[in-house]
Amino acid sequence: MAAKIFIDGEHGTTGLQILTRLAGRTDIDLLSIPTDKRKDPDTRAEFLRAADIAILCLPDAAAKESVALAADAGTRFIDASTAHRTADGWVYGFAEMDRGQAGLIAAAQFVSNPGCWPQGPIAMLRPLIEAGLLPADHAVSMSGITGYSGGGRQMIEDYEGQGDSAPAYLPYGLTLQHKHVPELQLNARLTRTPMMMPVVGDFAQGMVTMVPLQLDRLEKIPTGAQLHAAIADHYAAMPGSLVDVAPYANSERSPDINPERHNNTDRMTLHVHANDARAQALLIAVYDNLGKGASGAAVQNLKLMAGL
Ligand SMILES: NC(=O)C1=CN([C@@H]2O[C@H](COP(=O)(O)OP(=O)(O)OC[C@H]3O[C@@H](n4cnc5c(N)ncnc54)[C@H](OP(=O)(O)O)[C@@H]3O)[C@@H](O)[C@H]2O)C=CC1
Ligand SMILES: CC(=O)N[C@@H](CCC(=O)OP(=O)(O)O)C(=O)O
Repeated sequence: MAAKIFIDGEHGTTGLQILTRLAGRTDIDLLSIPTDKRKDPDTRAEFLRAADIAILCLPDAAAKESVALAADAGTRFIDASTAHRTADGWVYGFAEMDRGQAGLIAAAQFVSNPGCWPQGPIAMLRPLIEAGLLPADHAVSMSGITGYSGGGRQMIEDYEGQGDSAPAYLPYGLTLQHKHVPELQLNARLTRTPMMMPVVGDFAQGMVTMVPLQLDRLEKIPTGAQLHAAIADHYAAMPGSLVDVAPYANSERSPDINPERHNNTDRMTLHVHANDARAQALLIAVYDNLGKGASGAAVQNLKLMAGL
């Protein structure tokens, strides 16, 4: 029998993108809530409890409410919000992060989809820490730029309403308390709190995340080629990986490092650049905030959980 899937928040940015990705599939039974009832807890409870798997594309508080409404009915959840990313009993839904992760996702009742910002840095840092090339207590910072759809319907309306007067480049998270820091620290396996310097740009979707590494104080300084090999080996061994690693090349710039490069796909490409003489490296990830950064990862997790 086809798995019953309900997208709570199907009319929002992430929900609509998931619907597009699932269109035409005959191996699932998509339950759809009437638009005027989408915020009615009783109707949501009915749909959530009837579903085998519910995908939550909601603000954090509403996502917590959905879980409370149906967890006891055995409904399995994929939560796209920030609410459960470091919560006990929840599996982090980044399938390529670790060799065993896809299996954990497939067997879980509760899966939390990763945040868009931490995914790139986790994808690059975790294999280096696991390989012993970077100590877990390294002082890590990350920056990057995302399209404004990362802020959901409200931010899309704000940017599109401003027209030409929208800021081209807007740093934010200036209190250094970005909500993605805890999941970044936990899943990259860092023992010190990383710094995040996010920027939103005047383009709709796509993102680049960057992690600069000062390696000169390390006891054993890895070369750029060694960093690249550790990351490339990690993903080469990952079946069904949506993450690929660009060849190691020390070019001054690359047309591939473009936030919009992977738009409307679920892919992520990782780049390693380095200057060995200066003991410095720069890790860069390119992906779509709405693809691998949100809906693509949700669908990847759904396929694992439903055995599609
Ligand atoms: N956009 C992105 O790139 C990413 C988003 N996420 C996360 O995914 C989740 C959804 O984000 P996004 O799609 O961007 O947000 P949107 O604001 O675009 O969509 C949220 C949807 O949830 C609906 N909603 C709000 N409150 C309730 C409620 N109490 N009950 C039922 N429905 C409700 C909204 O309706 P209405 O509009 O009428 O209020 C809207 O349809 C968020 O937690 C977000 O942080 C995660 C990764 C990336
Ligand atoms: C541009 C913008 O505002 N982006 C959002 C992140 C979007 C995302 O990953 O969402 P979660 O809330 O589910 O973690 C932010 O930085 O808060």
